[in-house]
Amino acid sequence: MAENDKLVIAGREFNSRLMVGTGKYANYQQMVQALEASGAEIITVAVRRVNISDRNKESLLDYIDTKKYTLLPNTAGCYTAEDAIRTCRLAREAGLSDFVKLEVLGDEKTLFPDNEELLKAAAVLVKDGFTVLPYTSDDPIVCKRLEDLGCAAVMPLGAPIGSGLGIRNPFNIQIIMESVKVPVIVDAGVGTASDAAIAMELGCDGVLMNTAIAGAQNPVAMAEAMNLAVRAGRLAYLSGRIPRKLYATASSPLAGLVA
Ligand SMILES: CC(=O)[C@@H](O)[C@H](O)COP(=O)(O)O
Repeated sequence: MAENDKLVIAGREFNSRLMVGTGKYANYQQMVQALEASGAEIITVAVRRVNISDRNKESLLDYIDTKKYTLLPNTAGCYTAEDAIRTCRLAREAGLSDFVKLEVLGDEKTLFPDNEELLKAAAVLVKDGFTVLPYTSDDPIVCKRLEDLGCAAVMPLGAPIGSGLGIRNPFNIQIIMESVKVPVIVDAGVGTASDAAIAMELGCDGVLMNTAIAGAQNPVAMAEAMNLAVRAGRLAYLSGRIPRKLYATASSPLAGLVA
């Protein structure tokens, strides 16, 4: 069942439904091992962390096997549409990718998305030929608008970036999945493996995370746990869970009972 189950984004097929970030690791070696253990195929990198003006200097990209992973440059740290658009164009000119994770943040305390600026940036970038994966709030209306603009997926937050609170509003995520046809990828707020499994059991197409892995006491082991959780959650979703009931049903059949 799981073998033929691919994640498809803008016509590109992926076996893994887990996407991981590259920030907050103790060192590059630890990051490389965690990426490997996660089984992820899509790796997101903050454009501002890549030395795009001088590729002769040490860069995060020196440590990532770009033949093995699909790079998803992100616009972390951008607070206006203009800034995010410029960042994506710079990334593309530097040969990074035109597959982008669009982040336009509203404030430094919550790091919640500024959806007005996000919609503006998405419209321009889609017209510019980018494949846009926007990080957004868990708002079905905004997700639908992003889809209508031509975004290749929507990435509603589970909880604030780095909070580890898990999926705070599973009902909104469910409505988003009913509202759009593009893949729904929960991005941000995952704290531990069960959060990732819940996202997948809800029927999400994928999960993107960074802090839960990089900030764990053993990031490489946590990356493996996330790999298993995303696969287990997906398999459980495809298998069809039993309905919840208030009262008991005996597990042992009564037929053939010794009188
Ligand atoms: C790496 C990245 O793109 C983050 O901005 C992302 O939203 C992940 O959030 P967490 O660190 O909460 O997993």
